[in-house]
Amino acid sequence: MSTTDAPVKPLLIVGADLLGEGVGDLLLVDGRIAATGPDAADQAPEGTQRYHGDSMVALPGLVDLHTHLREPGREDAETIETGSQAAAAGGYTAVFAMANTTPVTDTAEAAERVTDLGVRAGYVDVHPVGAVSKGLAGEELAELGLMARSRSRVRVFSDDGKCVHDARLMRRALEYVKSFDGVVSQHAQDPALAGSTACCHEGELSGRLGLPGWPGVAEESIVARDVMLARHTGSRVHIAHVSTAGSVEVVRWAKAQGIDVTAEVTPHHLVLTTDLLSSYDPVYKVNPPLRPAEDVEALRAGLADGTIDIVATDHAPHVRQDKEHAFVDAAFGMIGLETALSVVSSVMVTEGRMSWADVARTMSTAPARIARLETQGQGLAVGAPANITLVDPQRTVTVDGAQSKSMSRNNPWHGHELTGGVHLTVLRGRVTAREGLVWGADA
Ligand SMILES: NC(=O)N[C@@H](CC(=O)O)C(=O)O
Ligand SMILES: [Zn+2]
Ligand SMILES: [Zn+2]
Repeated sequence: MSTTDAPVKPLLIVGADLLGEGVGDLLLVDGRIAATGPDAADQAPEGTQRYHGDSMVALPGLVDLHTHLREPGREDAETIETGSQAAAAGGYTAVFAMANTTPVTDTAEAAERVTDLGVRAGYVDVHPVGAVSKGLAGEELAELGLMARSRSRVRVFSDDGKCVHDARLMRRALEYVKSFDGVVSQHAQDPALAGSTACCHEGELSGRLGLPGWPGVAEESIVARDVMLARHTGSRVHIAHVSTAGSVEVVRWAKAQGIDVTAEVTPHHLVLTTDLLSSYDPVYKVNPPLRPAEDVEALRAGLADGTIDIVATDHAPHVRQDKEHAFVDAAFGMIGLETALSVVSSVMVTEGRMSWADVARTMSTAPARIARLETQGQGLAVGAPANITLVDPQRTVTVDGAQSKSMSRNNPWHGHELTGGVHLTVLRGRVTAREGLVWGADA
């Protein structure tokens, strides 16, 4: 038995907002939700630890469908241990680790290694995303079936970092994953339209700054193609990090046709705009690129009306040597596990565009459902695994990048004031993080 499964004391969270059920108590026993509501306290066994939840909101543990943990291969930027510490601090109880590691997660053995390292760290459940193509080369399908049947039970496949641009390969991947109810998560970016040297959004500003850009249509054309392939194959496609108004429109249309498509937006694309590039600060270099304010508004509207199903971080740690270059030469990506909930709270909840129940859906139950994660899709139901994120909606924090649990410092939120923060994270009844302090498997 791993230490993660060791018995934990029963925990009673007293007087929290339980979303649909109003204010009540939440009793966690033997790793499960034993009782909820006003009478839960009456059922608390002797020795139960009490935790005050006054003016807090209880969410089901957050699930991140898009994380880069860099292990194996770039343990100088992040490890499964440090990335999952950052995840726990950010309120996550499960993360999906993208396949663009070295070596690539394109075999059952590679997937199981990621799973095992996640269990050893013990902060969150780490689920490997399987590569679509061998070595992310975009030529031959990876061992999709073997990964699906492995101990890791892989259901999400992605060449993220690269687009599966060959339509025939994408079609075959969609057909294949259908047999085990898997999903292909597409990094939608036509390489022919994006080019190899572009580093930002193509527009009036990129021209003025003298930076080579690529246009929104490089994303939108692949989104349009892939929803048609999903219709043709009757399979499920997920669009990673949607960044333009045009992509939102295509997804909205496809859903109206009954096509089985889901989409994600990152916290940074909900807030940051391409104007920030006038500083030439490489912290703002990310793929897909930051877009103009009209796109940001369309993404917020799409998330609020359910066209965009989920928020995913695309946490992409990089060492200083890869980031601190001239803008054109710097690596793409920014970190985001610890700030995601606070960003969504600040721009969507505080602004009245989403409720906390919507946050529970877009950051926990919907991503769990897309990944067919049986353990985390049930919300706060009695009998469900005791994965809980307690949020203080009033807390205002100024982000200090130096405090991050991530090994990397490419944090675009440093110095930002955000309202609403994670207070406590509970994984199967065990506290994994409290106010940014974290506890792993041996705690
Ligand atoms: N988002 C990024 O800018 N970078 C990601 C790759 C990706 O998500 O496409 C990375 O792995 O660094
Ligand atoms: Zn990507
Ligand atoms: Zn990514």
